[in-house]
Amino acid sequence: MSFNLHPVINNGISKGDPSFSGGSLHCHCKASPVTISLTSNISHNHACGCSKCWKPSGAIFSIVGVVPRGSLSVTSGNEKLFVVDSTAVIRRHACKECKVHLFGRIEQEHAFYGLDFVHVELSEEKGWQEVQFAAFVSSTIEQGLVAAEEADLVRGQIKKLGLETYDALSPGLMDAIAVFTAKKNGVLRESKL
Ligand SMILES: N[C@@H](CCC(=O)N[C@@H](CSCO)C(=O)NCC(=O)O)C(=O)O
Ligand SMILES: [Zn+2]
Ligand SMILES: [Zn+2]
Repeated sequence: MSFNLHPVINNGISKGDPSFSGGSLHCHCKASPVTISLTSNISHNHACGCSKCWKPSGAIFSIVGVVPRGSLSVTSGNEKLFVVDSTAVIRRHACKECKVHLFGRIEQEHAFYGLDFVHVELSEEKGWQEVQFAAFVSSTIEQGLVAAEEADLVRGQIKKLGLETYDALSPGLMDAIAVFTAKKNGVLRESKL
């Protein structure tokens, strides 16, 4: 049994080009698409199983990476964008016609403030950073996309692609969030290493 994880990774991971420096992304509208331009490659590109990140139809994961917000500009169709959930930490801006998410932006104090979340499958260019890991795998159960008994099969399929799986973000990103919280609380411990 194989799951439709996401068309970009179902048949293996193709490496990006570390010297690639950006391109343009567009929504699915045939007429007057919303387009955005990125002046840098993405980082922390990952498969996300959470309920909030945009997934193409039939896929159980989203593929999402980040860019500095200063690298992103809306180049057309700005008037078609709406914020999907304005109470979410990541304010996802989607096209009101095709519902594709163009970018997610954080507007509050947060470890990831300054980074925008984007889906580079919306670009025709090649060279974007490849997928690094899978996050929020168990969230696919919450949405009824995967049976609880199937979750380990999904993890196995992802591991075969050479990716690690997590039920939150990767340890590096979770540590970055924790460091931010510890600093805020004035308790960040200095390393004795
Ligand atoms: N089980 C929940 C988890 C949602 C969640 O926490 N998502 C993460 C990752 S999104 C990109 O990797 C998150 O940081 N969300 C903040 C936000 O969406 O504003 C679910 O599935 O809904
Ligand atoms: Zn659209
Ligand atoms: Zn997500």
